[in-house]
This record gives sequence, C-alpha cells and structure tokens, in this order.
Amino acid sequence: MIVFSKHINSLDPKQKRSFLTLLFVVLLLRSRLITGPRDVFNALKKAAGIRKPTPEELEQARQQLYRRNPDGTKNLLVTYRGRISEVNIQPVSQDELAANAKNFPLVPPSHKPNVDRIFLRQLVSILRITFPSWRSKEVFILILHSTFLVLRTVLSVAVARLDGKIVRDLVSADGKGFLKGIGFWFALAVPSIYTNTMLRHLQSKLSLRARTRISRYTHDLYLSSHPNLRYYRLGLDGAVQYLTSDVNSFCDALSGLYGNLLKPALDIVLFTSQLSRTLGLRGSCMLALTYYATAAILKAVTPAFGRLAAVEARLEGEYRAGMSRIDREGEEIAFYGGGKREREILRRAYLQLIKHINSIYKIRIAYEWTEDYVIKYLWSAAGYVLIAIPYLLTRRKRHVGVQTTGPTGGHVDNQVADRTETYISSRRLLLSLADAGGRLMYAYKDLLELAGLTTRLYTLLSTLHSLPPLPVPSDSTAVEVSHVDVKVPTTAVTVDEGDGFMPAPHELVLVKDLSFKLEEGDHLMITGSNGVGKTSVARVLAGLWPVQEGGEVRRPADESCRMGVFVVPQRVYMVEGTLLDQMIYPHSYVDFKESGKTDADLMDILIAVHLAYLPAREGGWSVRKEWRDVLSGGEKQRMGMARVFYHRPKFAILDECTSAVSSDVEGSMYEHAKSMGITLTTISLRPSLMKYHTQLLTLSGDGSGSYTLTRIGTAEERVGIDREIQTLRSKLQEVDKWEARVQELAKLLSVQHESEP
Ligand SMILES: Nc1ncnc2c1ncn2[C@@H]1O[C@H](COP(=O)(O)OP(=O)(O)OP(=O)(O)O)[C@@H](O)[C@H]1O
Repeated sequence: MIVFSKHINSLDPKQKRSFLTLLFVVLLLRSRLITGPRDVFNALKKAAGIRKPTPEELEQARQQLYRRNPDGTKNLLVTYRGRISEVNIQPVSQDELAANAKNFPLVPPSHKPNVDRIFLRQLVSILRITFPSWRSKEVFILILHSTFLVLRTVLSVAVARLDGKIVRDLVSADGKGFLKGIGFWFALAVPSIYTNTMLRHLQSKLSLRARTRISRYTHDLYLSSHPNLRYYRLGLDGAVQYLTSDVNSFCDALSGLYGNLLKPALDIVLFTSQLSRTLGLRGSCMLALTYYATAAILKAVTPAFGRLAAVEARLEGEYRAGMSRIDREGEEIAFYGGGKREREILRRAYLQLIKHINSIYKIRIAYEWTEDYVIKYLWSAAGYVLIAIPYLLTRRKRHVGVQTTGPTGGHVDNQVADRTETYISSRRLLLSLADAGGRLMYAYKDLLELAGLTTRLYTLLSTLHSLPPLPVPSDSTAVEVSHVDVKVPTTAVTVDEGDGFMPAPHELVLVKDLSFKLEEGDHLMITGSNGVGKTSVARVLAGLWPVQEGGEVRRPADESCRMGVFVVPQRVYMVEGTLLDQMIYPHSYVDFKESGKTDADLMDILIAVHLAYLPAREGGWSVRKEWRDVLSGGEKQRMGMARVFYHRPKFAILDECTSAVSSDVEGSMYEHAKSMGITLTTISLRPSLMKYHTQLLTLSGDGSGSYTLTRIGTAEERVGIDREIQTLRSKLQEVDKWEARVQELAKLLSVQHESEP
C-alpha cells in the first residue's frame, strides 16, 4: 500500500492526470450512473423472446417449488418481483456434516464468552463454513473489500496532503495554485465517495453471503431426516432465536468487524509512517508510548461486552418465543380469556430484556466517557505536543512534513508557508490517527460482542453436531419389538442454562421389557390411562426414541414412508401451502406428480374421509390459506386420515387421531384403511374401536412399567374379560355394605347436631 502510494507520488503530473482520468471513468461505469449497458441488455432479452411470466406461471412455480436436475440436485424456483429465478441447491452431505463434527466439540457450560483462545477456535470453526475454499465468491468479495480499504487509506493521505497544499498556497497568496488545489479537491471527492459507498455495499454483501452459507449449513444440519432427526432432538431453549436472529447478528458483526478492524489498523500504520517523518525518532517513540497507554487504559475499563451480548440474545429469544406462543395458541388463550395472564408473562420477559439492555447502556456511559476522553482529548493534546517538539526543541532547521512540490519547486523560500503546510498536513494526519485509534477501540468492543454471538452460534452448531444418529432398525416384513424398555431419552429433557446444556436428573422408564410382533393384518390397539406411555410406545416404534442396549425394534422398509411406519398424531400438523399440500404432506408437488396419482384419486380419498366438499368450498386444490385456522378440529383429523390413504403405508400408527371425529365416520375410515391393506396400530381409550383390532396392549399405569398383551375375540381375551367382570361383581357386592355404613355415619352426625347446645 505504501509502495503503491509512493509509486503514485513518483509519477509526473501528466501521468498523474491520465491515471486520475482513467480511475474516474472506471468508477463512473461501475457506479451505474450511466444506464446504457443495462438498456442494451434489456433490449437483447426482448429480442431473444425472454418475457415476463404470467400470473398462472408464477403460481405454478410457487406450487412446484423446485425442479429436479438429472445429476440429483434441485433447482429451487424463487418467485421475486414478478420473475422466476432458479437457484441451484446443493445440500451439504451427511458425510460432510459428520466429518465436520470434530471441529465442533461441546463448550463447557461454565464457559463465558471473551476474546481468548476458545473464541478464536470457535470462530475458525465457523469461518470454515463461511469461506469453504480460497476460490469461493466470499473470498473474492473479501479481497475486493480489502482493496477498497487500502484505496480509502491512500485517498485519506492524498486528502491530507492536498489540504496542506491548499493552505500553503493561501498563506503564500498563490491564487493559481489555490484554484488548482480546489480543482484537485473536487476530483478527489469522486473516488473518495465511491470508495466509501463500495465499502458499505461490499460489507453488506459479505454479511449476506455469510448468512446464506451458515443458514444453509444449519438448515441441512437441523432439518435432517431419520436417523438424525436433529430438529426433534435438539432440546435447546429458544432454538428459533439461535437459528434466525443470532445467525444474522453474527454475520453482521463479522463483516462489520473486518472493515472496522482492518481500516483503522491500516490507517494507523500508514499515518504513523507519514508522521514519523515529521516527528523524528523521539516523536515516533512517544507516539508508540501514547498507543500503549491508550490500549492499557481502555482495556482496564472495558466491560464484558461478549457476555452481555450473549445474555441479550438469549433474553430476546425468550421474548420472541412468548410472542410466537400467543400467535400459535391464540384461540385457546381467547377461550380461557387468558389475555391478561399472557400480558403479564410477556411483560416480564420484555422487562427482563429491557432491564438488561438498560444496564448495558449504563455500563457504556462510563466506558464511552473514558474512551472519548482518551481518544479525542488525550490524543489531540499528545498530537499538539508531538508536532511542536521538532519546532520547540530542535534548533536546527529541518525540512519536516509531507513532501510537496509547490510553485517554489520544494525550495524553502517561504518559511511560514512551508511550516503552515507541514502543520496542516500533520494535524490532519493526527486527527485521522485519533479517529483511527477511536475506531480501533470501538472495534475491540465489537470484537467482544462478536465473541458473545460466536459463542451462541457455536453452541447451536456444537449441540447439533453432538447428537449421535439414532440406531437404524433392521429390516423385517413385520413390526417386531423385543425386550424394549420404553423410557424418556435423557436428551429430550435438557434444560438450557443460558449457554449450556444439562442432562435430565433421572431416567423415567414407562414400560418395561416390552415385546410383541405385528404381522401384516395384525391390528393392534394400545390402551391404558393418561400419561402411562402409549404415545411413547409409538415414538419407539417410529424410531424417534432410541432403544436401550439389549432391546430391538424391527420394521419393514416401506417406500411410502421413510421410517417404515406412518404415524398420525392427535394434533394434525398443517403445512404452509395449498389444500393439495395438506393432503399429500410430507410429499411435495413434484413427488405427487411423479407418483402418477391424479386429482380424481385425491377426490376418492376425500370421499372416504367425508371431506369431498372441501375443494369446492375453499376454491380449488391450489388455494393457499392458513389451514390450521380454516379447518375444524374434526376436519383436521380427517385430513390426517386422508394422508394415510394417500401414502398407503403397510403399517400406520393412529395416535388418538380420530378423537374429534364422529363415531360413524370413524368406523367407515377404519374399514377403508383395512380394505386398503394397511395394518393399524391404534392408540385410544375408546372401547368402541376395539372391534377393528386383533390384539390389545394394555399398559398398567401402576408405576411398575408392566403391561398385558391379549388377542381380541380369542378364548384368552374372553378369560381376561370374564376376570374383569368377576372383579367388578365382587366389588358390586360390597356396595350394600358401603351404603349401610353411609347411613350409620349420617345417623351419627345427626345425633351430634342434636346434642349441641
Ligand atoms: N420429552 C419428554 N420429556 C419429559 N417427559 C416426557 C416426555 N415425553 C413424555 N414424557 C412423559 O412420559 C409420560 C408418558 O407420556 P405419553 O405421551 O406416552 O403418555 P400417553 O399414555 O400417550 O398419555 P395420553 O393418554 O394422555 O396421551 C408422561 O408422564 C409424560 O409426561
């Protein structure tokens, strides 16, 4: 950079003029002040027959979502400003993610964010994601950004020199030189402003690219299918905040810091080298001493900005989570009239956040006061002293300051003008130096804040990476469970301790040593009182909860659903999208088209679940609505059953998913499922459903984890029912005794009342 500036200095005036003209033309073209090339481009597009898509084509692209490429990758169809752009998506492979896990060992919960070795290690691990290779576009932007940073520093020196020269011409009453100087001043303004604008632009661009890289990585990591299911098992409080806001803040802080750190550092080196010519050895040593003293004072008064930023992000996440809970559960809250209560909860979360932010502001007052005092006043005073030293202490007249070639040709024939020029140039450089020092100190504060955000992002990534894949069940033609203890996995009950992760205090075993086998056509009903572990059995069967050593779950590999069994939960999930998307979930429109199914097939399914009126009522298959609010509870459950008929799995688990459906429709849906050859496992407390099943699994619920498995309609089941009838009869016989006792007690009470005074 210094070489570059020296090189420019060495050019003769004619060469300098040509160089500046060339620079001006390049900047003008790049700044799009001239729109010619763009008009030509648009005209060419028109001539080539490239037109704007129609609204129908836009809707079609929205519905289709992506196009599959022959090489297996997907092109996402993004509709934006009336156009469709295709973005090639190349997901990070699971192998690559697994290999990266070694870069993300878990942080100890006691770790407090700071600018230290741990921070650097964490930052490097994340930077590997942001800058995947030397040839990536992000590196190119970084190089371009750095080039503009150097250019800005060079221009600053040129401005300081010009400033000195203008004042020199003024003092020596050189009108021609003065006007020439003003002309240069305006010419220099063009590249200076352009450089500043480009710096801001490239900084934002770098932040956006980093955000895209990290978001894609976290999406691939977080939204992983079986056997990873990280989105289900993460167990980190405020995960949404980590995945959205924190990523954004981190990228902004990172891209901002680069410029904020490099620019003042460059400035300091260049300005110091320029000034050292004026100041001499003694002055330069004193300048270095000033730097050291400043850094020491500010380090001593700098608060723990990193930790403060991490706490702020967590509190922001809690507040956001409260807001989205109300948005999600609005109707339930309204039925309970819980607005006031929710307001209190939200207000508390908000006040906690605001109190924290306020305390940061207060902490900042003292810090910023010291910082301003040191940077603005101490440095300026030191600057005056340093400039004065050569004049006050050195008797020998020295040619000091930045070299200029004025009308005098560098001869000192006007001592006052010469001194004024040197003073103005040096003073401007010193002011710029103070400004650079200030920005460097601000950058240290930014660095601390980046440390806090890095810890947050690193915690997310390391927690995601630390989840081992779930065991993949072996293939079988039937569903087989042998010697399985159904227990709540420890990772599912973790508590977020701000930055850390705490395991569950004890293990909760719901069902002990569970064994059963379901061949195709063996329909199982699971029953037992609330909270006994019925849904937990489904979680184990679906592979959501791992099985302990010694136990085993075997399932068929079924193409219709990736996990071998298709589970319909009690609360049916409604996906964002069209009516068609609700029915085919988790299939996409492309999957639907590839499956060969038609609208007529879909209609048949809707008839089977008694929802045939929906497409006409809602305005067709492609209408988009907030289906969670539009459909009633029973309609949603019927839609859940429609999905089962659409996917037609070999085995389906229905977890109380018809509890809001009328009994007649429920019965016809069960008959339809069986006629399609779907083997059902129903979790229900409704005895009326028993007739559709062949086996009954009853979980005892006495805390021992015991269960009974009986065949429905067999001698064994009849014996079981007889036994229960006998138990009830013997209890009924005691009813007479209990009634006699009640009468005795009533008499006793009335006697007591009479004897009272
Ligand atoms: N992630 C979890 N963390 C902690 N406890 C859990 C978790 N999941 C389930 N449990 C506990 O395990 C027990 C069984 O839950 P499960 O959902 O299997 O009950 P259920 O028999 O299906 O109940 P219901 O009939 O009310 O639906 C409950 O006491 C529940 O609190």
